[in-house]
Amino acid sequence: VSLAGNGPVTLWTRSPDHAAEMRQRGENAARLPGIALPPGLRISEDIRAAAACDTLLLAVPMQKLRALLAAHGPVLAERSLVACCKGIELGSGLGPVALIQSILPEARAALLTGPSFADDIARELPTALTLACADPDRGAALQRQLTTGNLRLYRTTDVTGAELGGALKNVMAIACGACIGQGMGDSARAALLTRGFAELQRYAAHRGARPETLMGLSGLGDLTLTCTSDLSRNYRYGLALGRGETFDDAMTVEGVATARALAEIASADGLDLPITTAVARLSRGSLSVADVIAELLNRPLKEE
Ligand SMILES: NC(=O)C1=CN([C@@H]2O[C@H](COP(=O)(O)OP(=O)(O)OC[C@H]3O[C@@H](n4cnc5c(N)ncnc54)[C@H](OP(=O)(O)O)[C@@H]3O)[C@@H](O)[C@H]2O)C=CC1
Ligand SMILES: O=C(CO)COP(=O)(O)O
Repeated sequence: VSLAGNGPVTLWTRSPDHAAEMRQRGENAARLPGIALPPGLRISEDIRAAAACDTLLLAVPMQKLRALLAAHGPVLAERSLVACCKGIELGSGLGPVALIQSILPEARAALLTGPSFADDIARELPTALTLACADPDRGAALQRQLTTGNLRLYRTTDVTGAELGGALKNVMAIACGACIGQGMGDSARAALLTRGFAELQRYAAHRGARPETLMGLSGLGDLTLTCTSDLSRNYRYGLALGRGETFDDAMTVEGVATARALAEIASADGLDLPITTAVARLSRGSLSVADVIAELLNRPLKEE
């Protein structure tokens, strides 16, 4: 919706019925209700129409990215693919760019991430994002191509840092939601957010990310948004856990699979990721929120 102001954009959906409905209503009622789809946005159920474009933005949940790439590999190979997913794949432990590179090595992969609710961008509210691309020239070209009047992109070549910032902030948002849902208060949330950020930075450094990337939009920026906004699905999922309520399991909550993927990596590599591991156990129901809080408070005292 935002990019259609820069020139023609093709929106692809796998569902012919959904495409027909969006064309007829001029709205994506299922995914983005209340937003008029602009005339510059062409809607197609044929992925070849999208693949004819210079740049493709892949906006599917992280755990669905492999299936998308596998189903459409020949069409997507050798294209410029910008992943919009935030997460770590279960099983492989890969982030979105690393996954694209492992399946389609000929594709030119990049990542668009940072604090942004889809609804805010579509309503043309001011938003700043990180465009991560290992190739600096290609990153600069994508930055120019994907910046709009309300959407300001910063660029980095630190793809690992940008991937991890976007992935781990969802895990911390679940923890913060659970803390508020359990009635622990804003001071406890501030402590969790800060110690969660320390955990995120430690893990990212272990994976070779640059510290300044995590201090930027994809790390601190997205962590702040997601841990404090009721509009976040990850935060709301945490709230439901804390309140002992059920949550719509059709809703995309990226932090659950990411916490489980990272807990597996932490266990295999002997890493200490206490909040992430607690979120993984919480999501499986093998630990209560009260138990998590007691465990975190009773860890050995240490330097900050
Ligand atoms: N929503 C937001 O505000 C933001 C989301 N993100 C990230 O974007 C990613 C996607 O999230 P979001 O759009 O909200 O998720 P949603 O659950 O709202 O939508 C997922 C979309 O992916 C499509 N999809 C799923 N599997 C496939 C597949 N195998 N092939 C083709 N299409 C598929 C779905 O199609 P169908 O309708 O046919 O099921 C649907 O259109 C996540 O990683 C999220 O963290 C990042 C920033 C903001
Ligand atoms: O990534 C997002 C905001 O930057 C969207 O967060 P949720 O997936 O928690 O809704």
